[in-house]
Amino acid sequence: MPVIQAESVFKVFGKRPERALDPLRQGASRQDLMERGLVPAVIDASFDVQAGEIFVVMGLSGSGKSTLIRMVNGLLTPTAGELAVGGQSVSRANAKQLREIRRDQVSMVFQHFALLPHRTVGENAAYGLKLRGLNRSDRERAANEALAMVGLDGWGDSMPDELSGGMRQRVGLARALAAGTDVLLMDEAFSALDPLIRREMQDQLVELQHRLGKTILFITHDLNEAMRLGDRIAMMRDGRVVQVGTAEQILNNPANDYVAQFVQDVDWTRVLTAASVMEPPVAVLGSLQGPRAAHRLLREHQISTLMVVDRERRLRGVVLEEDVVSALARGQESLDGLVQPAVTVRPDVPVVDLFGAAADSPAALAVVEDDRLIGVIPRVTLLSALGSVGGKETGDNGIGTTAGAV
Ligand SMILES: Nc1ncnc2c1ncn2[C@@H]1O[C@H](COP(=O)(O)OP(=O)(O)OP(=O)(O)O)[C@@H](O)[C@H]1O
Repeated sequence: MPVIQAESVFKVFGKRPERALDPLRQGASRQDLMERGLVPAVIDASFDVQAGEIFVVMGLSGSGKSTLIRMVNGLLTPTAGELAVGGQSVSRANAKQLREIRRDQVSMVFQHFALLPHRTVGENAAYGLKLRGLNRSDRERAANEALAMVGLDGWGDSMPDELSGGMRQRVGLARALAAGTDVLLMDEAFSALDPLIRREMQDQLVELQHRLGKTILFITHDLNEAMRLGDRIAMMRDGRVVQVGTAEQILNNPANDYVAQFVQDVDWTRVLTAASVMEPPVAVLGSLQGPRAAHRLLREHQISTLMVVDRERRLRGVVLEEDVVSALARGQESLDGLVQPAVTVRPDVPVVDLFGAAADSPAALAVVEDDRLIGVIPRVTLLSALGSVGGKETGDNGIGTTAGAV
């Protein structure tokens, strides 16, 4: 069951907002209704957020993102439609039920941290836990654990103004984590941070999400942030959700010209990772096989390079077609001396960082996770993925070279 469910949700501001529903359902635009003094902030939004997913709502200023998230936590009531969190209706909840939902199910992280300036970092992280009926020592323990999770171990007694912007936002995040809810709502949570810190926080959020399995609804106007964080992204325009999909789906199949235009400036090579361009390693050769088996595989799959693995599917290297052919001509029975080092990459390396590796690799890159070969990136695929980038770049990139000897 989805953790957050929105079904045909509308929010219209103005007098007698229901007036707007029929025209909007028949395709009227926000502009049409504004001429009648109504502001349709969210129009017919439907989506599901699954447990453990980072779901990003992305749109320009005024597209309706904040209104949407405020309906999810019950700060605003939809004009029409159904919103549910954890299977419980938010749109039809009474005040008491809403308080319970906010206490037990959803926590919110705001753009401007919302820290209490005269309370310590620890007290800020523990804020809200009193309402849950936790005693002092349990509150302190929960706050300290949450501070440790966000890398602020030992900062509990400091005051907010002793912290940098990035650290303050970590306190905001710690507060939401200390609350222990399964759902985090994050409204432009990193938008006030400078780019380096912002990138760091994005990485940390992804890491925390993997570790804790929270369900996160994240709002941003920054497409690159959306692409980096979102397992799936909902693109909003003028109140409507115009597309929901993974970063790749949105880049590859934009739903309309608006989305296409929006994504045209995205640097694909930073968004796509080795895992997203790799192919299954169809042709792998056990290191105990000989040149004849190698030749058969090469022909069968019409390829020029073979990956060589041992019994545990640990990559030993690559064998090139030309070397196999000359070994056969010499009557050589084993692969001795034919296996060359293969360039290996981790699945999460952005395609842009594969540049340097591609230059050194004979025909394909091997994608390796925990020592196991999980995919292959043929050089041609890589070169076409890299086509849009002008220069050569490398970095701290998780690229390594295996030993060549079998
Ligand atoms: N309380 C309100 N009364 C009237 N109109 C409102 C109200 N709140 C939002 N709006 C309007 O609804 C539309 C959507 O606003 P919303 O704040 O949800 O967009 P947003 O995508 O979050 O933009 P931003 O990033 O600038 O906050 C805008 O046209 C806004 O002016």
